[in-house]
Amino acid sequence: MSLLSASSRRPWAQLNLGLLARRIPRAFLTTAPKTIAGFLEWKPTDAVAKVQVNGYVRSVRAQKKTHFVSLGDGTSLDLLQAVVPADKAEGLTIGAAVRLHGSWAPSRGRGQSHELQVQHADVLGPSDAKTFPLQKKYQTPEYLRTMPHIRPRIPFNSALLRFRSEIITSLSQFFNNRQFVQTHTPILTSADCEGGGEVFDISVDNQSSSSEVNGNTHFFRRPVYTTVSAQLHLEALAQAVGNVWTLSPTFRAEQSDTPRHLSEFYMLEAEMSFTDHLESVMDLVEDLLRHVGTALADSKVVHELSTRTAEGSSDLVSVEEVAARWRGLQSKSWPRITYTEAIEILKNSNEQFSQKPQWGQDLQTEHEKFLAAHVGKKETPVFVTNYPRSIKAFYMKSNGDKDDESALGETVECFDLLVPELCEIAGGSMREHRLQNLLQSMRQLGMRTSHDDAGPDEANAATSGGNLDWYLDLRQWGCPPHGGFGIGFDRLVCYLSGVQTIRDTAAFPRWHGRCDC
Ligand SMILES: NC(=O)C[C@H](N)C(=O)O
Repeated sequence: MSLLSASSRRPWAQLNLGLLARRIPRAFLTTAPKTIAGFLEWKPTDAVAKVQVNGYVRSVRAQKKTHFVSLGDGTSLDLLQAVVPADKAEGLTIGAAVRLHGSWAPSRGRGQSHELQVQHADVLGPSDAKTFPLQKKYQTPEYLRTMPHIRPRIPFNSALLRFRSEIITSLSQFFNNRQFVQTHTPILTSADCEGGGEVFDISVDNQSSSSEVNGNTHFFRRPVYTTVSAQLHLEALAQAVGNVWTLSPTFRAEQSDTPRHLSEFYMLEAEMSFTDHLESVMDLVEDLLRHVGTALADSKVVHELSTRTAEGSSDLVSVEEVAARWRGLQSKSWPRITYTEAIEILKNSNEQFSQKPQWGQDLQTEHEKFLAAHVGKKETPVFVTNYPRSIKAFYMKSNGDKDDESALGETVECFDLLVPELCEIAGGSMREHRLQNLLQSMRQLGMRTSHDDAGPDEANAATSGGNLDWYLDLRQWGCPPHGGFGIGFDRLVCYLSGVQTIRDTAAFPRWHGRCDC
């Protein structure tokens, strides 16, 4: 005999069967579409009974006998029209999560070929219409940015989320086809990859959770930051398994208040082992973006995004401009000019720049915009290569005197990829794989390591690169020539969708002074 009582063996026996009965779904046609996008494409000539549709009420037009309910579920920009008898419409308020049962039938009204003639409505998640923040009226993008947890429900923003997901699928395919290994790199790091001091220091001075070492109460016993780039760790992984890539969050404590900067953003980064030339890294970027452009050109969500211009919850560039960008991505080859040539082009132009272009100084946004418009003719992206060493990161390989490997040249083997409006969308370089050259480059930038007599600069860790000893180790034991790149993923989504600010392509944007939820 079982030691369990009848009711504990059958816990459901204790349930209130009345409640259970109400949850039993009505018989419905299981072959009907599962999403609203599916319904909108389904155009039977006669009414089909016993269908059910899940979705959220986006708007209600109540007439005496009938309520017209627009239903969305994020799978389509267009909404489904549900025609509900007034006595069955209780709880169908804007924002509510509902399951509607009825017939899918050719519509007598204008504006849609078919509609749902509702026989029964289940309100699964009620919504208070008076306080629901997304009322059916124009709301400014800035107002919508104050509620990032609700904003994705706007059909345009849902489309952006789907678009982002499709881009990730297509670039995964690309890397898979080329046998790149997808990897995960850490978010917490003891190094500052770009050496720019724009790290968020998250060392926790918490007496109860840290251990004291030499009077130091950091949780990790050393300064730790959120990563600014996965590159250094990718280099380590590339030395293990060959070509690698990752798409991961990166963080920059920049105070830039622009449509192109966020404090937290996704970066798509790749690193190639046994690669001798910068050209191969640029080829990879070009092939990758061309693949995305070609693979997605006919996708439904691209069509949806390109047919909406001013209707979105964000400021958008014109449809023609977005179309030109897509054509440009698929075009044969993109211009490649050196930084020195770029400075000459800028100097010889008649443009009145607020900051004069000068060799040795970084290109300003106005310069990059000019180059994207005139060299790329607003159609193709433009590579600018070989920047001065003094304005680039410590890890970039020097264009040194080829006969004397230890002499560092004035420029580095690097590139920025510029596109109209958004300017730099990607950056990459050959990495300095020769230990002595790397140390020399770091010293010239004022960075100290354990290879120096004075040892690492603990006091100024955040501005001198943090702990890079492990990175130098990589140069001691079998470091082949290698190179890689990073693409600002949120900027790429902007470029391809025509959305003008990455505050709208990132679902939960964080920037200086703003981290709303
Ligand atoms: N992986 C890369 O080359 C990106 C580079 N570290 C950057 O942050 O710009």
